[in-house]
Amino acid sequence: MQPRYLKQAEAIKLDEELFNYFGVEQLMELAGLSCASAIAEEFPESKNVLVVVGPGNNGGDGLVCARHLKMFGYLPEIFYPKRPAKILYENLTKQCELFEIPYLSSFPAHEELNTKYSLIVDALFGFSFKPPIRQEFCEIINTMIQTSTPCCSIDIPSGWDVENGPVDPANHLKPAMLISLSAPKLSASFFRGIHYLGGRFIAPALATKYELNLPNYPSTQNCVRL
Ligand SMILES: NC(=O)C1=CN([C@@H]2O[C@H](COP(=O)(O)OP(=O)(O)OC[C@H]3O[C@@H](n4cnc5c(N)ncnc54)[C@H](O)[C@@H]3O)[C@@H](O)[C@H]2O)[C@H](O)CC1
Ligand SMILES: [K+]
Repeated sequence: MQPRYLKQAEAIKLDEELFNYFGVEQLMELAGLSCASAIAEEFPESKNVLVVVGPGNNGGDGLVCARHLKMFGYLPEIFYPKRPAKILYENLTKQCELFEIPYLSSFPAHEELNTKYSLIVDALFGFSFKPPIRQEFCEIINTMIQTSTPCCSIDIPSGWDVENGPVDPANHLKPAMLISLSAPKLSASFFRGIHYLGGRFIAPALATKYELNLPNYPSTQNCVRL
């Protein structure tokens, strides 16, 4: 079964509806855990992971993912340049510190990114992103575009328009893997690579209401390859 790809407004509406029933921590924990599980499925040998964390909930998913990757035996490091003063993100940040995950003070240069890391997890921007990318993030995204290290994007390849995909056809992030959460967004139709669905927390009533047409997750797994 192929899931329906959502418009940006539909993804935001589904998210808001979920928050009527669940706390953000609950959903984020399951979302981030499913990302770590999908990465462990596809990149079992890529232990040196750089998790690039943005200022919103996509970044929060990245922090949860980093923590679970560490528990799975990976050696994640985190770059988290813009940290909103919100208890949710402060707690997730402390949890990663407790797990002795290093925080980088500057973004690695091109050469270091190519050689030191075997995988980049892109948790910069998710379904609330509106192009163009603000100046403060341009250099980070450009370095991620240029590196030979494979990238796994959480929910949306960062910098892509949530519905229309790559904004600049000549210069955009081309992740090797995309993990759509809850349901893919329209931009996923422009993605060519390993596509997973994670965030196994959608009640049948919501799946029916939003006509998500979700595939079955295998047995107890929290992610599924599309
Ligand atoms: N329902 C689910 O599946 C869940 C998904 N989750 C994750 O949450 C994100 C969406 O999170 P949200 O906080 O709404 O927004 P973002 O993380 O996408 O980004 C907001 C953040 O980014 C800044 N920003 C926006 N546009 C730009 C720009 N052009 N340049 C620079 N910065 C920009 C904005 O100011 C904010 O600070 C979803 O994708 C999932 O990953 C949840 O974990 C729970 C359930
Ligand atoms: K992302």
